[in-house]
Amino acid sequence: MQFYNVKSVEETLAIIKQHVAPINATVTLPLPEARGHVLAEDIIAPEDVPGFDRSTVDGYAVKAQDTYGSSESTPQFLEVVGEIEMGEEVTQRLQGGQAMAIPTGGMLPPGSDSVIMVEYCENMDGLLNTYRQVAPMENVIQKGEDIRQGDKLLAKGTRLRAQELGALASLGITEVTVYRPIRVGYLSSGDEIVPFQTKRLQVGQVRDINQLTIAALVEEWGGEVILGGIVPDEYETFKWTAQRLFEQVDFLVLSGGSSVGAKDYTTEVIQSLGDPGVLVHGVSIKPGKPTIFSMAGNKPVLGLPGHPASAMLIFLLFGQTAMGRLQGETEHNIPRRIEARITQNIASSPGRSDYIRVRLVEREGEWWAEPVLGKSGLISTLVASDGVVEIASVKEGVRQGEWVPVLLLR
Ligand SMILES: Nc1nc2c(c(=O)[nH]1)N[C@H]1C(S)=C(S)[C@@H](COP(=O)(O)OP(=O)(O)OC[C@H]3O[C@@H](n4cnc5c(N)ncnc54)[C@H](O)[C@@H]3O)O[C@H]1N2
Ligand code: MOO
Repeated sequence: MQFYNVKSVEETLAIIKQHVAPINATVTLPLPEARGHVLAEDIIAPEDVPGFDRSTVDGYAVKAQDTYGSSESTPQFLEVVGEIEMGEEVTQRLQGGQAMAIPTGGMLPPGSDSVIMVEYCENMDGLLNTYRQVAPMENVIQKGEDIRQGDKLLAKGTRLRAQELGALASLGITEVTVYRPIRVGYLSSGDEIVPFQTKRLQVGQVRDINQLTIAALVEEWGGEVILGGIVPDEYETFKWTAQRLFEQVDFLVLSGGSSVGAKDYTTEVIQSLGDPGVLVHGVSIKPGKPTIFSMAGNKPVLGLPGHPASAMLIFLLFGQTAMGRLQGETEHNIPRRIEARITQNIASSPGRSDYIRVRLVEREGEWWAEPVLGKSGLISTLVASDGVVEIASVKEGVRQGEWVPVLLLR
């Protein structure tokens, strides 16, 4: 078999986005368990946050206009008529010429519109000398300034990070409806591959690395992994195992046997899972050329190249995109990348996207990307890397000192 019709990275991403749709099944989770999941509903704020005008400093609640003209040499004088306690409603209305002591976070009394910091005034036996003027709303967070009742706080399709959970907590929302976690099946293939727990290897055997790297990425992105074990290069067993696993999952990932060797059955196995079948076999990317992407019914199937660094990079690029689509996440193209300068010339073929593993080093306040050279079969190259530099398919390489985008591998 040959790689017919090798696709570009962009074409492959477009095919994945076009064919993979959200699973649509939802679950309602208690807020503390919702991190990393994707909202299946819009969140409309049921109330204002904060629910009352709040001081941001320790000081005195005043009417701003009573402080106008205040300075060190010509203070204004206000009557201190009380002290506000934290967490308590204040009903006493502030009249002109009055001030009330207020702690940071305390509720402003009705009638006041600003707070003067303790540093800029002096309480002399109930007479407050103000040495600076304040503007209306100075040192105040207004009711609803953070989140306004009725506003759409979060849209369906948002992945919940720590800050979203915090915002939901501020509204008293205790549970949310999210897409149910997607199930990703993973299966390694190859006669030489043995469980990573194998203590002593026979000559020629290789411990299963990809199972660990891919499963870790799936879990990091909020998916559940279902492991199918390791299958030998034997068509019937491979097919039967893949089919059994396929039935239980939303997304099937296979590693190894994606190339063109005599025993590389992966394409046939994937094709046997259903129509429309293989949509991409071969991507113009280095490493990772023998990548396969297929749809069997509404389920995506990704065939990863066996070489561990290729498998991981390809899963980062294409697996994450497929997972995000299944999870119903709204696409927002904010890649985790920084700009750095490359430490050496790197040649690349136009028409192919190259991913160069790099270590980041800081030199005189600038980030430099130092290539970690090595074959794609070497997992240690990724261990030594902080990120990958993408040399887009239109470029013929990069020159030493050139600024390049580095996708960070966290
Ligand atoms: N004639 C050609 N040969 C190859 C080509 C090509 O275009 N023409 N492409 C090469 C590239 S690039 C890659 S990548 C590999 C991919 O091959 P396969 O996907 O068929 O992978 P395998 O042959 O099964 O394995 C490759 C290599 O990786 C090791 N491996 C596999 N699975 C695991 C695992 N789970 N954990 C650790 N290591 C694994 C395996 O032992 C092999 O050493 O094909 C090139 N050949
Ligand atoms: O391009 Mo393959 O994916 O390295 O070794």
